[in-house]
Amino acid sequence: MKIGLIGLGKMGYNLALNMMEHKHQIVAYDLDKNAVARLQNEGAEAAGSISEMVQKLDTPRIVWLMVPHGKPVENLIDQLMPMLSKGDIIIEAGNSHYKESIAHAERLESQGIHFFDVGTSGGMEGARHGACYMIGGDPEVFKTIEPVFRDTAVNKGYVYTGRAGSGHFAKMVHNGVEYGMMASIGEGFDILERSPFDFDFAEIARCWSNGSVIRGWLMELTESAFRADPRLKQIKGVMHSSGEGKWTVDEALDLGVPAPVIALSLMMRYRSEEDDTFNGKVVAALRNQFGGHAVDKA
Ligand SMILES: NC(=O)C1=CN([C@@H]2O[C@H](COP(=O)(O)OP(=O)(O)OC[C@H]3O[C@@H](n4cnc5c(N)ncnc54)[C@H](O)[C@@H]3O)[C@@H](O)[C@H]2O)C=CC1
Ligand SMILES: O=C(CO)[C@H](O)[C@H](O)COP(=O)(O)O
Repeated sequence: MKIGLIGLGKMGYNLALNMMEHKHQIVAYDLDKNAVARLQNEGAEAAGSISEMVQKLDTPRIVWLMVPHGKPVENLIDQLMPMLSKGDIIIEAGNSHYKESIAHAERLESQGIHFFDVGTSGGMEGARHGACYMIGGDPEVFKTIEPVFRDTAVNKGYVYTGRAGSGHFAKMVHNGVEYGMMASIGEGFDILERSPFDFDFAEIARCWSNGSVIRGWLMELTESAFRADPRLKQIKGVMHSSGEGKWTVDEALDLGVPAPVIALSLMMRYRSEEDDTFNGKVVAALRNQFGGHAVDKA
């Protein structure tokens, strides 16, 4: 298949290599000209603008977006709409909010353009060597684009999830689970770190990756991180977030679903971004007020 790929960053670049390795043709566009040139060197056709990219595609044209969610996706769809025709396809494979994807699908469908919201998992390595996809959109049209997912996914790592929005909903929940699992791994190693024993964390993670109940890719990545920096002395424990964890918690609240693990892991990310907290000052001041308990001076 011939695919117009917009967004050649950490994910888009690796997906492009994966797609080309499976004989799909890529017409590449990015705001960053160096990113386009880099992929051109790997065999992609370069486009200097979105309209040039669209002109280079076959009908029905397939455009794959791999850019940050929110305004970049919205602006690109605004730009693409007048350039595309009935029967053309836009695949949004980044982490858009599912409600925005439903709105994009409805707007594009009014012009006969098909929209697929695709949650992509597996990070950069998955993008390069075998990703995992959750795909929402028209079931009949999906069959026409299924080969690119089959070819670039790992084993059976793709699923058609249903109508527009369902792919990004599934990916949102996936990321919520990811928050909880990583928080738990972090807490476990924190307890080991403060224990009276001198554990080799890389070795513990290696052991837990082999046959244990908690084995898995995150544990393998844990080992890899400890091999590179045995006590993680080179990085701070600041855990940024991109939004999907908050969306999962918002959704759980709206649906009345108790999801304390994911919610607390999100709160811990926010807490990690603060050196000191006003909350902590208030509690310390109150303890001091009622019980004369000592406070640490600022
Ligand atoms: N990094 C990861 O592990 C994963 C990221 N994602 C999602 O995939 C999407 C892309 O993520 P990354 O590749 O990590 O981001 P990135 O920041 O590495 O790459 C984004 C690329 O999009 C380009 N870009 C931005 N706006 C553009 C526009 N209007 N026109 C053309 N190019 C534009 C940038 O120049 C950049 O090269 C995001 O939605 C992200 O949440 C999904 C799964 C995993
Ligand atoms: O989708 C992903 C992995 O599955 C992205 O890496 C995402 O950025 C992770 O979320 P956060 O940045 O909030 O940790």
